[in-house]
Amino acid sequence: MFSPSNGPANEVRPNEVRPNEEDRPSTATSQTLEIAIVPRTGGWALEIQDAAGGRRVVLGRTPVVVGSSARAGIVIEDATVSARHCEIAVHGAWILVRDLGSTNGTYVGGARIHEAWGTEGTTIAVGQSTLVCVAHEENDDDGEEDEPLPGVAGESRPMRILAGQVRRLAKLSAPVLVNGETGVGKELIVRALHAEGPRAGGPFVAMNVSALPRELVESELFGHERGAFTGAVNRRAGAFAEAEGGTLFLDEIGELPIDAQPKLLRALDGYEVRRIGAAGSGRKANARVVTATHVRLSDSVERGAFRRDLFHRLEVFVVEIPPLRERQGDIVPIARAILAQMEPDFGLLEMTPAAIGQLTAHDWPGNVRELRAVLQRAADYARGRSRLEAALIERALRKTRRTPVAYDAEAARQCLERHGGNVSAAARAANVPRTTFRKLLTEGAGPKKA
Ligand SMILES: Nc1ncnc2c1ncn2[C@@H]1O[C@H](COP(=O)(O)OP(=O)(O)OP(=O)(O)O)[C@@H](O)[C@H]1O
Repeated sequence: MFSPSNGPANEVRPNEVRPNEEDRPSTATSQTLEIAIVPRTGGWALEIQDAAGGRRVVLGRTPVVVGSSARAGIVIEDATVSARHCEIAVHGAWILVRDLGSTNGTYVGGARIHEAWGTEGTTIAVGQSTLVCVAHEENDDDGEEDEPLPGVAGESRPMRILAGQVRRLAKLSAPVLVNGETGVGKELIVRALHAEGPRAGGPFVAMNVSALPRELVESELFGHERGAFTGAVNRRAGAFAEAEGGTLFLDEIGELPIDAQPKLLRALDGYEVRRIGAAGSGRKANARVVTATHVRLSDSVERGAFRRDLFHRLEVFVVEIPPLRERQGDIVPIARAILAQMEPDFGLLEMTPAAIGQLTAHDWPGNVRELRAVLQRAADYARGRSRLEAALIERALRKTRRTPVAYDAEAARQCLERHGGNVSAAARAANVPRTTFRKLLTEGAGPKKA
């Protein structure tokens, strides 16, 4: 944690250098880390996740006590939180978190702390609950929040805004493009788009474009007549026809072969589309098309791999799902939802406060899919115990093959900021040794793909 030697300054000036004392290396070979902080003009808020659900509390100028007592400034609904658990004070660009002698400890960046500095994105874990420090501007309104979508765990502000967007778009029949890193929950959101709209009673057909041989994509989409090409032994209706009256989800749309793209455009424009090998006029498609991609489709357009006209047709409404590391308050609720799904195999597992600290400190480059894999592995290690201890999570995290993510200097710097300037915690979250992490900060040479 960041510990300024002369006490906190009320404001941090641009480019002011602040050493990280706790991380200051003890060996002669290590260097002192320097970070430049840009001062914030707005204030801070906490995204809180406890038994009462998710909510946002704006931090004022005076220190506030967090605890389970009704007299605490921020009341946490959680039996594992002490009456007066910790105190949080705002100091300009930083917040100071102080444990008040709690029974189960206060965790910042995965480590149990007595006192620690945090900043934007810092997660404070108390008992079974989490508090994420987020920037708060007075006119902080970038969308209407709504109740969480059924089956989609997580009540962070980004997810509540996303829920509002999904419910609005569900009523329309125009195409929607869903963007997000791999494992972030794109299919889950597309299913919610279907379930929340008037087509919910109709079919939901999902097709992963990248999983099909290129020469078969067109016939899978639009169908074929018997004998239309070698191997076309039977007539096939195609995904568009199967999704009639419902939703057609085309995952990894960026992989759609360029020669199949005009036909998709025609279908979206309401023209009749024929099965391969069919004579006469075809039929108009009546399926709502939702596409998803984990790459920027605009880059594929620039490379000439994706038609610009089709791109503009698909991206009228775009839903962005933020990566898990940008909505840290969702980690624990999603982990609980996954553990509940795993109950038939492993019994209901409860996470210890230290295990929660570990989960919230990790960066989750593989997003929810990685979280699921880690929990499954940890549950297996737990072998019939009812509690998931931090050591089991740590072992599972070490074992989980990292989804290849290139950490450049900027990503490393952001990761460091999220962990309050604590290099050890940031390196743990990025899953690289501390020395490598320091190198990344200065040189930006990312770990090579596995
Ligand atoms: N908010 C959430 N609540 C509960 N489970 C979730 C949530 N988000 C994702 N998951 C689970 O995480 C896994 C990955 O989600 P999903 O398949 O929707 O990701 P994706 O973004 O479509 O991935 P890809 O880009 O690799 O296709 C699934 O098991 C899904 O059920």
